Amino acid sequence: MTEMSSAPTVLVGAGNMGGAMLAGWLDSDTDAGSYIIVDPSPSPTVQLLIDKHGLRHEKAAPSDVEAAIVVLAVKPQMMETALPALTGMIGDDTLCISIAAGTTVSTIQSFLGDIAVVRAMPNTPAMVGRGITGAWANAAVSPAQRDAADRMLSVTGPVEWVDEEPLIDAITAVSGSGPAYVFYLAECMAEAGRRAGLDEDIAMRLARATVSGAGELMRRSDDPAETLRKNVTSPGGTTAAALDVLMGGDAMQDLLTRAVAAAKKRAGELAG
Ligand SMILES: NC(=O)C1=CN([C@@H]2O[C@H](COP(=O)(O)OP(=O)(O)OC[C@H]3O[C@@H](n4cnc5c(N)ncnc54)[C@H](O)[C@@H]3O)[C@@H](O)[C@H]2O)C=CC1
Ligand SMILES: O=C(O)[C@@H]1CCC=N1
Repeated sequence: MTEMSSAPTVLVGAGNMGGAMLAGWLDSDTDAGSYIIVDPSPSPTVQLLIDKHGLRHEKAAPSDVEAAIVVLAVKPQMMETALPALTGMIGDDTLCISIAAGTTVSTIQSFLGDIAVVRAMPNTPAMVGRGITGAWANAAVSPAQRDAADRMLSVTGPVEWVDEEPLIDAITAVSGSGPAYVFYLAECMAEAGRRAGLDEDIAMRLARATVSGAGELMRRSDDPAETLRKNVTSPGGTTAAALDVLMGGDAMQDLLTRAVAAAKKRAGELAG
């Protein structure tokens, strides 16, 4: 019979997001021995972390540990394969933190029992320590477990807690998927610049620097986004002319409202 290890944190799924979170934990916590990585094919970045820190890595869930915390970072479509294999690691005091879009507590509990679950939704700026995470805890989560989850999720940026599970789908649609909207904005700005006569490379450098610079200005400023926008907009000037197009008939607001609604609807569909 194998001896039980002391309660570790087990990361199930070490791809883009799992890897970003793992990097943050290792930066903020010197006890690398408390992490176990479960992934048949971790990302190259995670493999480097495994090698550098001497982390325990398993291709499938180990049977010799009862986890203090299991972080689920596999794709929602993989949940029904991944969850049944985890039951051996789950004890009465195990906390499950799931970052999967859509997957509900009810689905997780259907495989793992009446377990304490935090559903969290980070985003890819977590890779550079600039993420934001939405989180919701079910009634089984103790205050100490919620604090532990908050500490773990905070390593990649602030955490916004909500008190209803369905709001995680709205958070997914705004900030989880949101970086893609911003990157697409940069792509569209660059293409518009090209159509306005600029060399393609210059247009992309201008768009990229404008999006990241505006983001950094907003991050450092206490002013609301609206004030920062008005600061750019001279009466009767060029920005006003452009904003007439974007804001006229609520054009851009309507587009984003529909995009966010589509993402939220898809999160509901991923719930199964
Ligand atoms: N990519 C994003 O922007 C965000 C993703 N999420 C959520 O994070 C989760 C992971 O997404 P990504 O990191 O982008 O995906 P990914 O594809 O980069 O990583 C998933 C990892 O899971 C591993 N895996 C597959 N089956 C497994 C199993 N049975 N047991 C253990 N590991 C297994 C894969 O080998 C892979 O390394 C998804 O549920 C997604 O909804 C949440 C917030 C943002
Ligand atoms: O596209 C997705 O489903 C995941 C969840 C949020 C960002 N990416």
